[in-house]
Amino acid sequence: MLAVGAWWRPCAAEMAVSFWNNLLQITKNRVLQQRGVSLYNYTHGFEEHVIKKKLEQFAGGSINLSKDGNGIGVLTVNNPRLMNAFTGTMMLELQEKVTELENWKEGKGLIIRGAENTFCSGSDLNVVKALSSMQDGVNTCMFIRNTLTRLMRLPLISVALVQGKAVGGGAELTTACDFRLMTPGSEIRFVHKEIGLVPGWGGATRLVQLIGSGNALKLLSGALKVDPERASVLFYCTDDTLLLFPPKTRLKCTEIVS
Ligand SMILES: CC[C@H](C(=O)O)C(=O)SCCNC(=O)CCNC(=O)[C@H](O)C(C)(C)COP(=O)(O)OP(=O)(O)OC[C@H]1O[C@@H](n2cnc3c(N)ncnc32)[C@H](O)[C@@H]1OP(=O)(O)O
Repeated sequence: MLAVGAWWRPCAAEMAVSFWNNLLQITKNRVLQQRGVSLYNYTHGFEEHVIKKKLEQFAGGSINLSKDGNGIGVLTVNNPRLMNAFTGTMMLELQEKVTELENWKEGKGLIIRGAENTFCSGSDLNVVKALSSMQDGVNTCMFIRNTLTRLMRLPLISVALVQGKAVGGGAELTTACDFRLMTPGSEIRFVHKEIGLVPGWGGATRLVQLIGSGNALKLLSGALKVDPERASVLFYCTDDTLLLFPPKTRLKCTEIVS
């Protein structure tokens, strides 16, 4: 009887984890389907292979993924020379890492952070300039939006750990996570109107879903700086958010920040 019990318990634990993972995936998919979020494909005029070839030409930085034995992944946007701006190859690497996470059966949580105490300053402006034709711009945006939609759909609890600045596409990246956690002195800023762009990474739509159209309009049209205090007023992020995280994710965030 004891032997049967000992055999049964890990099996039940695995079943419970698998049950919760499936439930989370199903719930996320339903919510996303209700919101009408789908991936761009050739029917939208999107030619992924064409834009991938172009993005390959803009090298630099990296996207690093570490996965620990507790099922917590840490995705680091790494290009500190440019305040962690995304080069073309980083956009391609992000897609690869998302594919890896989609296949990570043991995954439970994901922390997204920037290297060297700043979060991310969006697209590398040199890439934006070089790919500024209508077709290239639209294709680049479709490419990164697809990747971020897949990131949102992962059956993992995701947290954007914002240290330093999350600007432009970096601000948009925070909206693709389930939660945002901001350290003192950090800021999120949708600077797009300052440079005459609309948010190209799908961040405006996600922001409306997160904080409502009135608040989203204020942040976007004013390019307002969102510090941790304003973030907590907007329910964009709160101090007690941390309490919602599984203890192992909480521990990992604390380790990174300290
Ligand atoms: C499709 C567009 C996409 C989208 O969201 O849809 C975008 O993301 S467009 C890009 C939007 N981002 C920006 O416009 C941010 C521009 N950068 C800044 O405003 C500042 O650099 C800031 C606030 C991030 C940091 O300011 P700080 O004073 O702390 O640092 P520096 O300005 O001295 O920056 C250091 C170094 O990094 C270069 N840098 C920063 N961000 C970018 C970027 N996005 N692309 C290219 N280069 C960037 C900056 O020019 C400095 O280089 P240096 O050679 O030392 O002068």
